[in-house]
Amino acid sequence: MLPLPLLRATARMAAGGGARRHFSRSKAKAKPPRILITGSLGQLGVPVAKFLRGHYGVENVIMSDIIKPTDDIASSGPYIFADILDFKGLQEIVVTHRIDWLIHFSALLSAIAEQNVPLAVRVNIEGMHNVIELAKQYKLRVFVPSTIGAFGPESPRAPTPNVTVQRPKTIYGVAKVHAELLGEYYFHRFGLDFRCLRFPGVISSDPPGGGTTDYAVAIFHEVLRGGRYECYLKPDTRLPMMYIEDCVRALWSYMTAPAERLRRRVYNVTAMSFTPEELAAALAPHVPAISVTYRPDSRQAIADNWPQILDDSEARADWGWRPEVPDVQSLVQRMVHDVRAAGLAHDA
Ligand SMILES: NC(=O)c1ccc[n+]([C@@H]2O[C@H](COP(=O)([O-])OP(=O)(O)OC[C@H]3O[C@@H](n4cnc5c(N)ncnc54)[C@H](O)[C@@H]3O)[C@@H](O)[C@H]2O)c1
Ligand SMILES: C[C@@H](O)[C@H](N)C(=O)O
Repeated sequence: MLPLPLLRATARMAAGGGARRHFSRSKAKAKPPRILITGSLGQLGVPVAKFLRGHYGVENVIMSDIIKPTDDIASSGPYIFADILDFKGLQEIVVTHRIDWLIHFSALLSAIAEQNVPLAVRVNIEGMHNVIELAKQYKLRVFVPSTIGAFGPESPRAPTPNVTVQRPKTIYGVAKVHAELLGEYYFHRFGLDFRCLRFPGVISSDPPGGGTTDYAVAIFHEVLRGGRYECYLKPDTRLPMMYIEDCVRALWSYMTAPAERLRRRVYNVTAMSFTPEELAAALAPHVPAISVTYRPDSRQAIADNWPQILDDSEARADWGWRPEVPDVQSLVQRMVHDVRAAGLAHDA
């Protein structure tokens, strides 16, 4: 009988040797991550879940929120109730479903948050505390979206660089700066794999959740239905924007980017900037009788403190970010198609 170490070495050689065994293991298909999306019934959550399910398998992407899902969502894959303010409930989900990545979408958006500041403090700030502790405790990769709303009147507005003064004047912006800094701190202090993108206004045919950039979604629905739209921002209010498919791609490319390519944990990303009158002009060929009027409300003051052009050169250089819908004309083409298709699906 051979001594035990010799026996093991012989068995290894018979199996093709240690190095080869290691090689074949590293070539094995990587196990897909198990992903929890919080606040997943909103404008971003639904398309992000759909994309990730297509990529990683339906069962590996768990949607959650505090509202009742539609029949379509309920039958499309795993959906569970999860209140971002309930740490134990979240803990139970992470453990039971063996979660690897957490995508944190629960929030009150800029305009709606100003109408209920105590609730915004709870959901947007306390919710983030739960998310970050959970991610640290269970070693999750965590994605938290930030926004152009994380900048303020003292920030350079055209363009707004990745690192600059950030003194936002909304509770939404204050909560996002808090989230960015907390995430960077947990990364440096505890090695947490925190990833955050500052998105511009995201444009899709799904209803937005009460933000300052919502006009750029509502205008499509209203003018394609009745030819008219009353805009709550002034005609020359320039803001950065992005089509939903670019937003989903940015999130996924960034989440899968190798850590060594990331010089930061918080990046600006954008696709284009336009004003309401430029958007209306680009829509005119599709709706010849279009009529857009302007009646600015309290959202104007929010928009006036936000970037007009976001500088995303660092995301482009570090992990190869590039929008596929880079201008207002191509955005309008996509949106007219999407909104008409959604209307047809709705009428059917
Ligand atoms: N849509 C944009 O233009 C945009 C741009 C930049 C950043 N973001 C960020 O992306 C994230 C998602 O945005 P969205 O547009 O999908 O927002 P949304 O308002 O459409 O969706 C937010 C979701 O959070 C849920 N929610 C609220 N309170 C909750 C709680 N207590 N527990 C769990 N869920 C709760 C809501 O039910 C809702 O479904 C937000 O953090 C937002 O700040 C969005
Ligand atoms: C820009 C973004 O954060 C969101 N659409 C808002 O206007 O609040």
